Amino acid sequence: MQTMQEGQAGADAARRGIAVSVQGLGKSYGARQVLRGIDLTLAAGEFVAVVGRSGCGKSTLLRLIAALETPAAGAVRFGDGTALPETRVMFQDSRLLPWKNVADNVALGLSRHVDVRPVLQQVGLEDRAHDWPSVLSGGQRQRVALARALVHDPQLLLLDEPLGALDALTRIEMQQVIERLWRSRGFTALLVTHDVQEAVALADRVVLIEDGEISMDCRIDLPRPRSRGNPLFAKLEEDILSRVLQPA
Ligand SMILES: Nc1ncnc2c1ncn2[C@@H]1O[C@H](COP(=O)(O)OP(=O)(O)OP(=O)(O)O)[C@@H](O)[C@H]1O
Repeated sequence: MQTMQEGQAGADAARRGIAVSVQGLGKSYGARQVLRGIDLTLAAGEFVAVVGRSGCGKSTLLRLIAALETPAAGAVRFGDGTALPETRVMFQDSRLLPWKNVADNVALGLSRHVDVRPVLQQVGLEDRAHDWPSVLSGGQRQRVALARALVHDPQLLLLDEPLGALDALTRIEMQQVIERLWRSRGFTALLVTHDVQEAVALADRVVLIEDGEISMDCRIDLPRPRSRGNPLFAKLEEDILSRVLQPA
């Protein structure tokens, strides 16, 4: 049963995320066309995962949405198109500065003083604020990277294989942290992953890129938080995986 507090959080959350509309997006590197005619819409606050074989263009799509690359064709539009959203990107590598402690890494790029203790507490690192990145585990470093993104209260969080280097257990723990914070904060999320199970665990929709185009867009109608033991979970995972592996 939903409590009133959770209902209110849900209402606030729905206001934070921003809709994303990708229209006719194309990208080439030299003579190699990586993406063509990509149409994709993310509703405000929606969690969408992008899967596909290595080299199919998942990260390129994410970088185009992040404006880290320029498209050869098409456009990306946010919300009503009047302003650029607060967007943050999290990569596989935490990209922490080794000469700054955890709190200073999280505060990096903030134009005003912000108390980073609440966000550190949200990622479970409240007691590590003064530690150097070198003494943290890979999972803890990714928690710092997540805190560094969230301290900006993003409307759009782009996740490029953020858990790709973690062991299986740490990975599941981090998926739970990301899902919990996405649900409470309500940002729109786009996750690039090669892990179909991760996509089914987290996403409202799983999108497959093949031959530079979107070849599948599958809604995941499972209650949250999701249990990997649920037969419907296993069936969806198997169906999507066999679709990904289907010979072109
Ligand atoms: N800066 C670049 N210059 C030239 N080619 C590039 C560049 N970036 C990506 N590519 C090429 O574009 C294609 C798509 O790359 P991209 O990184 O988007 O794939 P991906 O699906 O994310 O792969 P992976 O799952 O292995 O990370 C690949 O063939 C890659 O070699």
